[in-house]
Amino acid sequence: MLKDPSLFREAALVGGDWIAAGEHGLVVTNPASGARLGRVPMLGAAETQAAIAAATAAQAEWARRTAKERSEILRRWYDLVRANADDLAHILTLEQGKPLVEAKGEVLYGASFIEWFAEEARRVYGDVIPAHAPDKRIVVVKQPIGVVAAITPWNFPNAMITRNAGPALAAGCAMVLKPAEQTPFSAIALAILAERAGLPSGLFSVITGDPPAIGGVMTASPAVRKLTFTGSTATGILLMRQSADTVKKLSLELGGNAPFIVFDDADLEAAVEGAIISKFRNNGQTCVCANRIYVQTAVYDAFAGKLAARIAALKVGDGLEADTTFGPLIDDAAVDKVSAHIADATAKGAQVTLGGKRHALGGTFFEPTVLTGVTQDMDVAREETFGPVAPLFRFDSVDEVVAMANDTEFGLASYFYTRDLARAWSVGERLEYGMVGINTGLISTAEAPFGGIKSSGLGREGSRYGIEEFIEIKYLCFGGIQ
Ligand SMILES: NC(=O)C1=CN([C@@H]2O[C@H](COP(=O)(O)OP(=O)(O)OC[C@H]3O[C@@H](n4cnc5c(N)ncnc54)[C@H](OP(=O)(O)O)[C@@H]3O)[C@@H](O)[C@H]2O)C=CC1
Ligand SMILES: O=C(O)CCCC(=O)O
Repeated sequence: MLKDPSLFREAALVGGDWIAAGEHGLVVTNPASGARLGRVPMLGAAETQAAIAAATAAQAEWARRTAKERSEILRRWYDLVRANADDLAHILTLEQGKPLVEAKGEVLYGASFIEWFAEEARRVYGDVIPAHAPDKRIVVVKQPIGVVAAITPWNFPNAMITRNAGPALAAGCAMVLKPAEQTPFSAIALAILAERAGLPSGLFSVITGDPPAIGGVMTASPAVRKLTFTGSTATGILLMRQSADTVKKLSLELGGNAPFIVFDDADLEAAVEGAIISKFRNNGQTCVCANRIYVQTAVYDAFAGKLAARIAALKVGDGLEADTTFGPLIDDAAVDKVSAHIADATAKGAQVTLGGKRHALGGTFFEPTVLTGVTQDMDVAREETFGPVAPLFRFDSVDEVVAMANDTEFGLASYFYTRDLARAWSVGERLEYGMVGINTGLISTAEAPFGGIKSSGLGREGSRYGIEEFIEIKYLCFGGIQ
């Protein structure tokens, strides 16, 4: 039950107008029960064009406001998100499945990006550069890039929106958002609160419906100057290709294949806790989740035993039930991928030491799984599992494990545990990843730059760098100065 039922709305926001779902809308279901939650409208190219036109008009006025005015409205949005965090978490758990406590954590994490960028809005400083001639002066100003299109995934239905809308709106941009079809109600609730906070009409649209039609207009439109996307590498590449003709600025937050390395001098208890957080957050459905766990031979058996024992004590269930740690997977395709990775690994010699199959609860519930004896020739070594499978690889030397960790097309997050300071520095430098967690399994925070290299994407989100993604640099050259 929501304290404020009006936060659950079966409608999309297009250029300041709410469009109701109607009986032909897209049906959204609860992954824990399969129960129908509601409908959202099936929109396409025409509505996307309308939203972009409204955004273009609203953005010009928004950009003229002072940074302090924009900051104050964002601050109100932040306050409203926090004040309604229980309701937002409830909606999030219903449509995504993650446990309520984790959903509330995401809502507060999401709010922290609005807060951070409300603060950063007032610190978008320019520059004065010593000139190349006595009669010249060089000044650099920073201006909002304009209308931004955003496409976000189902695994973090709140925070992946605020992490982009926060800096975009702070910088003076407008945003047209397409949330994932499985989790539109979290996006819609955020839009309702943004309206209540005083965000100008048309500045922020939420369009639900046909992905290729919406994405096609977003990428083809010359009025959209920036596309930010979080999701699979395949869709990211498609959108990048589609954006080429209009030469858009891009932020792409794509797949990962995170290594998690446990050296034999590590604090083993801490490493087990870090592995649980890193591997099983959101039931393994996070792009920074540990995908490959490399354990040095001397501590391999001890680590494997402790990890399996800790996980076995955690509960699988509906996210709305108290004490649930592992909710359902998002859909049958996710269960199929997890099952296929386990089948491939066991066919090539890995052993299942915990879990390994669908959970007795049925539906898309899956047993948290630990695999031992995993090797580099198995699918889990190359592909993101995006599910609750912890594959344990064995290694002997630093050079060997760094080579194995870097042997992937991806470069998002990586983790390692050691007590040796020199090793911490050198391994941290040698890992080819955008983010490295050293003696921690949780690296995400509004203060730090989140993002990857190689096929994991382009750009950084959060931190003082995050707002730069929504800004153009302009250089003013003054001449004729006596
Ligand atoms: N980096 C990350 O955080 C994420 C990674 N993934 C990875 O991707 C796999 C597949 O998940 P999936 O949800 O299918 O990921 P997708 O990349 O297909 O979906 C992400 C977003 O892109 C949208 N989208 C899909 N196709 C198009 C298109 N042609 N034009 C415009 N938008 C489009 C989706 O819309 P719609 O939902 O309406 O189809 C959704 O909003 C996962 O198993 C996981 O490995 C998934 C989610 C997040
Ligand atoms: O999987 C993702 O893309 C979301 C990452 C969540 C985080 O910020 O840690």
